[in-house]
Amino acid sequence: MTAAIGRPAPAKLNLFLHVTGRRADGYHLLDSLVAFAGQGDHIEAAPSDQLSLKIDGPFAAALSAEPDNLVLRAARLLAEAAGRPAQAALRLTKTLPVASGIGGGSADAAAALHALMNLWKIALPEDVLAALALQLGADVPVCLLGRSARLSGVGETLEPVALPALPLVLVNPGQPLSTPAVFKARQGPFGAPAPEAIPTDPTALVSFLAAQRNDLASAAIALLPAISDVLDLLQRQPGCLLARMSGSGPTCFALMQTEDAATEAAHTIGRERPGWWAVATRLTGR
Ligand SMILES: C[C@@](CO)(OP(=O)(O)O)[C@H](O)COP(=O)(O)OP(=O)(O)OC[C@H]1O[C@@H](n2ccc(N)nc2=O)[C@H](O)[C@@H]1O
Ligand SMILES: Nc1ncnc2c1ncn2[C@@H]1O[C@H](COP(=O)(O)OP(=O)(O)O)[C@@H](O)[C@H]1O
Repeated sequence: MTAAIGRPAPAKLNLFLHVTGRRADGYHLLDSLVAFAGQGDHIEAAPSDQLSLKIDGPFAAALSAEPDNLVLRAARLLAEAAGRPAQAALRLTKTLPVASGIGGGSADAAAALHALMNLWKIALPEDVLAALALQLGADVPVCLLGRSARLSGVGETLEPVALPALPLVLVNPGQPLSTPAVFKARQGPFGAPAPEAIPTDPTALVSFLAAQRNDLASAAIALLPAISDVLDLLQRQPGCLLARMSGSGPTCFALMQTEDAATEAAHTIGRERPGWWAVATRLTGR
């Protein structure tokens, strides 16, 4: 009997996020440096004669196993593309806050695609798989790639970038934020893309990132002012090199000088704001 196939679904971070334009269909053109964190959800796919999804973990309650769960949508689309029945017992362990700018749903969908391709022993042509991923969400292609990359277009153009495994803290103020609502609330002219070359040396990278932006931050803060408190608190932590919001928020990250400083900051913030989610982790370094 085939054993269950497990796959990690790491949190996605937008180290910068420039909104450079808008397509005729309303989707925005982005220039973003995407990286992944050690913290994440987990997907398991086991053989079954039906398609089912069980959700556990600390953030399971925020997601009922509704038919539009991205994991089930990924399974159905993949089965259809492969011309086979969608049969698997899926399990999602949800440790990332939902609707929080760190791509939990996209990471889960990408991990489900990887696990199911393995379970079903199928391989799709690269262009078919890329189109399928994009259909699930603009962030799914980069999550499927699973390594740090410069993202452009609406999320379909990816160029891998090597990044150092910097320690970091992730903080979420305990409230969800809708991605479409944040894009809709964004005001002002579109921003310029970031410079072409991205430094790999940690100190140079932090200076480079400090000169870049998250063009959705003002809109997100207008919808959820607690994000400003998150950023202020992160900036005040000893060893904080840079604090920014990720994606459309509200989760923010701080790149930290050392692993100990990251651990200490997560403890301090967890103590001071009991309703917030604060974890110390690292960039995966790939
Ligand atoms: C903003 C980003 C940055 O990485 O991250 P999150 O905040 O979601 O983590 C992503 O582009 C989000 O990707 P994803 O969450 O997959 O978005 P989708 O489901 O495809 O789109 C949700 C909605 O966001 C808006 N949207 C999304 C992506 C994009 N390039 N332009 C947009 O305008 C559209 O209103 C769309 O209907
Ligand atoms: N497996 C999943 N995990 C998280 N959200 C999901 C999932 N499946 C569907 N969703 C829906 O997708 C929306 C976006 O969730 P998520 O990916 O966590 O946030 P973001 O796009 O801000 O990073 C949520 O509002 C949720 O209803």
